[in-house]
Amino acid sequence: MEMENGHAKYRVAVIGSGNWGSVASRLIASNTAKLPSFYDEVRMWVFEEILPTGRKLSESINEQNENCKYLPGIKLGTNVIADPDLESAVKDANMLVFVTPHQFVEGICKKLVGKLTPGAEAISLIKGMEVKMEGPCMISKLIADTLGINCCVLMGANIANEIAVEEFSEATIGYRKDKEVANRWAKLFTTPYFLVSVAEDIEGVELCGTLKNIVAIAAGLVDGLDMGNNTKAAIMRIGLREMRAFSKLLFPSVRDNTFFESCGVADLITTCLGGRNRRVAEAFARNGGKRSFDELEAEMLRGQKLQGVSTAREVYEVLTYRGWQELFPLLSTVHEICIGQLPPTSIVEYSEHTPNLSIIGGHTPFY
Ligand SMILES: NC(=O)C1=CN([C@@H]2O[C@H](COP(=O)(O)OP(=O)(O)OC[C@H]3O[C@@H](n4cnc5c(N)ncnc54)[C@H](O)[C@@H]3O)[C@@H](O)[C@H]2O)C=CC1
Ligand SMILES: O=C(CO)COP(=O)(O)O
Repeated sequence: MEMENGHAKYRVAVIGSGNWGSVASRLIASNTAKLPSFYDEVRMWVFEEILPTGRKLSESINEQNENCKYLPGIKLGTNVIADPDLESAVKDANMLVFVTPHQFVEGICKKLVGKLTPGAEAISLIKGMEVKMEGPCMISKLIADTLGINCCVLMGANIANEIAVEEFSEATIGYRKDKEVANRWAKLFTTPYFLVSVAEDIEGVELCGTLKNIVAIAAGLVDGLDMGNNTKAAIMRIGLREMRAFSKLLFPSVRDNTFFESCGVADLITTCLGGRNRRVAEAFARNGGKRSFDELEAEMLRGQKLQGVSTAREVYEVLTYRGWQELFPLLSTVHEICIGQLPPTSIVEYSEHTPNLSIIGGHTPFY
């Protein structure tokens, strides 16, 4: 641990520079610039790209202090330094913020093995999961197991472009045992416009952020079919119910209160109203499912990545392997629509046989 005048001093690196990665770097840097327990500089690892102008993205960010591709028009703060070299970006950092699309995390972690400062801590802002032979693996566990470090999570109603312009938002930090570390992360992220709470339920917090993207696709399909607010509200309610049931089946320790935190119902609402998964799913439904999600993602998000489609596939793998499909008709139907096995209109037809989820945890029915 680096010390200064007898006090611990923390150096932050952000691994990811997409839409949320850039906003998170900006927010963190606004705090490290004024909090004495943190070094000012925040190094942000950039997956290098060549811009249409022929310039390297990392060089453009350092010259303009702006990520013209993933967060145009927003200054990041002069203490945000873009670094295309992963090892250099994390050098001497003892607080690592992972914020890339979840499909890239395993490869990144493998490159970081043996490269970290001893005693470094991590937090994952990544909404997604991996499915291994042995079953579902949360991203925070993938990071912790691959790198041999502690990893918390930060999830919440966090549409990045709204946080970039400092509109009031909230977030939930999920941790396992070490509340002191969770509170240090909360100190790093808390600003007058970004209110962070902590919850000793890392699995519940992380699964909320992961699963809500599937429900957001369902909400987008409803929008694309012009089905109205009541239908969308019903889909969100059923989706929240399945999120809670799936989480508790996977991790019985998951707490009901977690679903009332920002990571739960608030993130579900914001994503079903204003998220990218919703927007692309709406377009998918308006095209009658004839244009693929990959095609629409490339055209509409211009390099940004959906997480809901791959998460729907990963969850479907778990449901199939464990024989739970009948318990989760919404989560299952979204995947089957995404791969073209069912038409978008199926998103409301499945509900004729609402499952009895009361068998899962607790004594009151889930409906
Ligand atoms: N954008 C948002 O509003 C929010 C996003 N999140 C979550 O944060 C995570 C990161 O999302 P964003 O920062 O928005 O990213 P993004 O959706 O903007 O994705 C683009 C990023 O992916 C990187 N990338 C592309 N190919 C890559 C590769 N082969 N290897 C490594 N990186 C590659 C790009 O360089 C770029 O940094 C996701 O899990 C997302 O669900 C969470 C809250 C809000
Ligand atoms: O996670 C998010 C809001 O909290 C962003 O959701 P989208 O990826 O659907 O834009």
